[in-house]
Amino acid sequence: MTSLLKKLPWPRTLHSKALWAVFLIALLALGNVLIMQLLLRQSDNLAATLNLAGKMRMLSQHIALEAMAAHQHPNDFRHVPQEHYANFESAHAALRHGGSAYGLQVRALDQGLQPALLALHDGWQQYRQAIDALDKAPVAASAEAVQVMAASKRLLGQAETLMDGLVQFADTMQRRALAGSLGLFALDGLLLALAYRLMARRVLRPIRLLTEQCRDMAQGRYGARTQLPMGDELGELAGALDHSAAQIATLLQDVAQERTALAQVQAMFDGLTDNTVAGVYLLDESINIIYANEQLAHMLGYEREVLTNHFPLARLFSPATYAVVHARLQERLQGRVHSARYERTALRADGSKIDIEIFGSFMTLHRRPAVIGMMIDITERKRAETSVRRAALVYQHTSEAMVVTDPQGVVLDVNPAFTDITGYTAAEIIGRRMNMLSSGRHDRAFYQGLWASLHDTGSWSGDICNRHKNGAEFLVRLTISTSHNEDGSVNCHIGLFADVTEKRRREASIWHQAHYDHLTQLPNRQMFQQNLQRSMDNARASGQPFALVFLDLDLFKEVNDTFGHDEGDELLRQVARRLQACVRNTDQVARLGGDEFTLTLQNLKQLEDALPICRKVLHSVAQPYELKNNTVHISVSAGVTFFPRDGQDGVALLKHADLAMYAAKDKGRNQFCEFTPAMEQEAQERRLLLRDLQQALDEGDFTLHYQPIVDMQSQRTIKAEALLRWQQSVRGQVSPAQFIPLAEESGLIGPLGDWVFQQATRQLAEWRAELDPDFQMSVNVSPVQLQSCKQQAQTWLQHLHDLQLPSSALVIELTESVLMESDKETNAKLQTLQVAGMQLALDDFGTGYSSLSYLKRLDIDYLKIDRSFVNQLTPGNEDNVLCEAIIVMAHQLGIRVVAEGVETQEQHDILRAAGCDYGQGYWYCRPVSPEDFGARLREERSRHANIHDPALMEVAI
Ligand SMILES: Nc1nc2c(ncn2[C@@H]2O[C@@H]3COP(=O)(O)O[C@H]4[C@@H](O)[C@H](n5cnc6c(=O)[nH]c(N)nc65)O[C@@H]4COP(=O)(O)O[C@H]3[C@H]2O)c(=O)[nH]1
Repeated sequence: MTSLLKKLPWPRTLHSKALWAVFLIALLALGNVLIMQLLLRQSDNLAATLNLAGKMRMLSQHIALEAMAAHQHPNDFRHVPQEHYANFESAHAALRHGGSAYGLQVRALDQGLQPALLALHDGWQQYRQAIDALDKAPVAASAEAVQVMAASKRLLGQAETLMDGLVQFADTMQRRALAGSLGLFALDGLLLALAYRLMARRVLRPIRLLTEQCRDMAQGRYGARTQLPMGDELGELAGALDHSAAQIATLLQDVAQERTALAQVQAMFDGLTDNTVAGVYLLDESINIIYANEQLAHMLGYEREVLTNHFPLARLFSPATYAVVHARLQERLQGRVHSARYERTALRADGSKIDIEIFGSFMTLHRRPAVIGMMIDITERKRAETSVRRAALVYQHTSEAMVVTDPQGVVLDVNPAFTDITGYTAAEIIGRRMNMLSSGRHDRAFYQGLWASLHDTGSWSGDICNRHKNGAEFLVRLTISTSHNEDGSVNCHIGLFADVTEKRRREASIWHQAHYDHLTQLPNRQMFQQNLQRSMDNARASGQPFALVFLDLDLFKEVNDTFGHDEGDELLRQVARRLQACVRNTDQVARLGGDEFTLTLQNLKQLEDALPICRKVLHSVAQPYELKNNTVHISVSAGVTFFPRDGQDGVALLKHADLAMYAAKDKGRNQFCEFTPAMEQEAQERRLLLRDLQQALDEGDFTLHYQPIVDMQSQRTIKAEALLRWQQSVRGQVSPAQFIPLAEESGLIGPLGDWVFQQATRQLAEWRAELDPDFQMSVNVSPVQLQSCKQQAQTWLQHLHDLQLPSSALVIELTESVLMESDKETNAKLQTLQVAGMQLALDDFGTGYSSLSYLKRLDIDYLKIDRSFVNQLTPGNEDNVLCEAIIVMAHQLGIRVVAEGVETQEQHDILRAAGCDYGQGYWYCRPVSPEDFGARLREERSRHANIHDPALMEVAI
C-alpha cells in the first residue's frame, strides 16, 4: 500500500495538494450522497412496495365486502366496481414487472418474492371467480357467498404471505442499508486516515521539522538540518532554511573566528603591555603620550591616568635630550623612517634619572600618523655594562692572574698578570692545558678531587703548587668558578690566582707563632686547648682515658729575678726539653705561659700509669741546670687530672688540674697531687668567702686597727700601721692573710684598698690635727691594687690634698713582689707618689728573693725586716748577724729599717743595738681600735710633754 502510494503521481505543490484534498473530499461527499440516495431510493421503493401490497390486501377484502353487500342487499348496493379489479391487477402488474399503481412507483419484486406474488395472483383469480359467481348467484344463495368468503380468506392469507415476505425483505434491505452505511463510514474513515497520513507525512512533519529548526536557530543552534526533499514549498522552505542555517552557521563561525583572532590579538597586545619589563607607549602626531601601559607608568613614576592623558613626551627628557628625541620622532611621523631604536636618559616624575632603551615604529591611527613603541629600563644593564667595562679593566690590570679554559681545561684566554706570575705569554699557553703549570707536587687524587668539586659545585678553591716557566715552584691561591650556558652545560671555567708563596710562608710563621711558644717551641695555650679538645674526642672514641698534668715551676720567679731574664728563659727552654724527654711522642707537652706547663698523657690503660711519668718529670726537673752563667736548682709542682674521670670538658679538666697543682704547692712543692673532689670543695669555700667579702664591702663591715711603729731609741710612737679587720657574722674574725689574697684575685682589692686609704688618711688627719702634726701613717698597698686603677696615684694625692695632708705623712707599704713584678706603669705610679712626697716601705723583707738592687731602683724609704727573722733574734745567736747585715746595708743605701714582730725586750734590745730605726710588734703594742690607739697616743703625748722620758712609754704600754 505504501509503495503504491509512493508510486502515485502526487501533487508537487502545496496549492495543488490543497486542491487535490478539496477535490477528494468533495468526491467523498458526493459518493456518500449517492450511496445515501441509493439507499433512500431502495427504502422508498420498499415502502411503496409494502404500501402497494397492503393496498392489494385491503382491496381484496374491500371487494369481498362489496360483493357480499351487493349480493345481500342488491337494492342498496351495486356490483363491485370494475376499477377495483383494475387497481388490483395494476398493482399486481407493478409488483410483478415494476411500474406504478395507486400513484406509487415500484420496481419488480425481488425474485425471492415472486412465488408469493404468483400465489397471490392465483388466489386473486380464484377470488374473482368466486365474486363473479356470487354476483351471478341469487340473493339468498349462500354457497357462492361461502365460496367468496373462502376465496377472500385465501387471498388474504396469500396477501399476508406476500406482506410477510415483503417485511422480511424490508428487514433484509434495512440490514443491507445499515451495512452499506457502516461500510461507507469505514471507507470514509479509511480515506480520511489515508488523507491524514499523507497530510502528516507531506505537510505536518515538514512543518514540525521546520518549526524545530527555527526554534534551534532562535536558540543559536545552527547545526541542525531538516533535509526535506525539495518537492513542494515546504521542501523549498526547508531547503532555504537549511541553507540559511548553514550560512548563519558559517557566518557565526567566521564571526567566532574573527572574534577569536581579535581576542588573540587583544591578548597578544595585553600580554605585550601587561608586563613588568617593557613600558609600551603610543604617541600622537603632536608627540603626546595617548597610551601607556602600567609598566611605563611604574617605570617613570607617574599615575597611568596622567601619562595617558596627552602627556607631553617632552616632560620625560631634559631639553637637550628631548631635542634629539624629537628629531628622531619627526623622522617617523613624517614617514621617512619606519622604526627606530636608541638609548636615552629620561627623567622620572620625582626628577630622578633613568636609562631607557626606546623602540618606536610608525603607524596610522584614525588616519593620522602616530608612533607606537616600547621603553625598557636599562639602568641595571648600563650599570652592568659599566661593571663589565670595569671588569675588563680589572682583567687587564689586576695583579691577580686570570685564566679562562674550556670545559676540558684547555686555555682560552689569560690576562697579563697570568704571564707575570707564570712566565708564560698568552700565545704560549692558549690552546694548551693548564697542567702545563703542574709542579708534580700534587697526586692524582688531588686533581680528581678538584674536578669532582668543579663538577658537583661548579667551583673549587684552594692552594696549588705550580711551576714557573723558569722551573721555579710557586704556591698560588686558586679559585676556579664555572660559567654555564643557558642549557646548563659548562661554558667555561674561570681560574683566578695569585702567588701566595710568601703569604703562606708568613701565615705559617704567624700560625706557628700563634700556636707555639716562641721560647720553648712547645704548643702554647691556644694550641694546647685545641689539642686537649682533640684528646678528649679521641678518648671518647677509643674509650681510653688520658691524664692532664698541670705543672708550675717552684720559685721560678725568684730565679728569674735573681739571675735575669736570659737565664730564666734558658731555664724554661731546658725544662721544656726535659719534659719532652719524659713523655712519649704521642703525648703532648705545652707551655701555657710563664712557668706553667702541661702534659697530656694519652691512651692510658689505667690511670695509675700516669703516676710514674709524673715522678719521672719531678725527678728530671729537679736535676741541676747549667745556665749560661749559673747552675740552678728548681723543682716543679704538678696537679694531675684524668679524662673523663675528673672533668667532662677542657675548662673543668684544666681547672681541676690547677687546683691539684696548688694542693701540691701547699704540700711543700716538688710534689704532684691527683685532683680530688675535696679540692673542688675548697675552691667552693673560697667562692663563698669571696661572696661574703663582696657583701662585707657593700655593707661596710670592715674596720681598721692601728699598730704603733715606735722609734727604737726613744720608743716613742711616731707612726701607725693601718691593718684591716673583718668581723664576719658567721665566720667571726677573718684574718687579712686569708681574705686579702682572695680580694686580690677577685679584683675587690681595688675598692677595698681605696676604702682603707681613705679611712686611714682621715684618721691620720684627725690625729695630726689633734695630737701630733708630724705623725705618719703606713698603709698596706697590694701590688694588684696598684695595677688595677690607672688614676690611682692622682686620686690618692687629690684625696690627701682634700684632707690638707702632706703626702709625706703617708707611707705606702709594699711587698717584695711589687718590686719584682712591677711594670713600667706601676713604677710610674709609685714615682708619682714619691715625687709628691709620699714614702715607700718594703714589707716582709727577707721572705722572698728580692735583692738590695731592687730597693735602690725604687728608692725605698723604709725596709721592714720580716718577723720570721726577728723571731730568731736571741742574745748570742749567730743568725743575729743577718739582721745586722740587713740594717747596715739598708743604712748604706739610705734606707731606714723597721723591725716587724718585735715580741720581746731582748729582740728590741738586739735590734736597737744593731741600729734598727723603728720597731713594731706586740712587745710595743698589738693592733688596736682607733679609739684605743687615739687614747694611747694622747696619753703618750701628754706624758712625753710632761716627762720626756722614753722609758715611761714602755711602762705605759
Ligand atoms: N705574730 C706577730 N704578729 C704581729 C706582731 N706585730 C704585728 N703583727 C702582725 O703582723 C702583721 C703586720 O702586717 P703586715 O706584715 O703588713 O702583713 C699584713 C698585710 O700584708 C696584710 N694586710 C693587713 N691589712 C691590710 C690592708 O689594709 N691592705 C693590704 N693590702 N694588706 C693588708 O695582711 C697581713 C696580716 O695582717 P695582720 O693579720 O693584721 O697582721 C699584722 C700584725 O697583726 C707580733 O709581734 N707578732
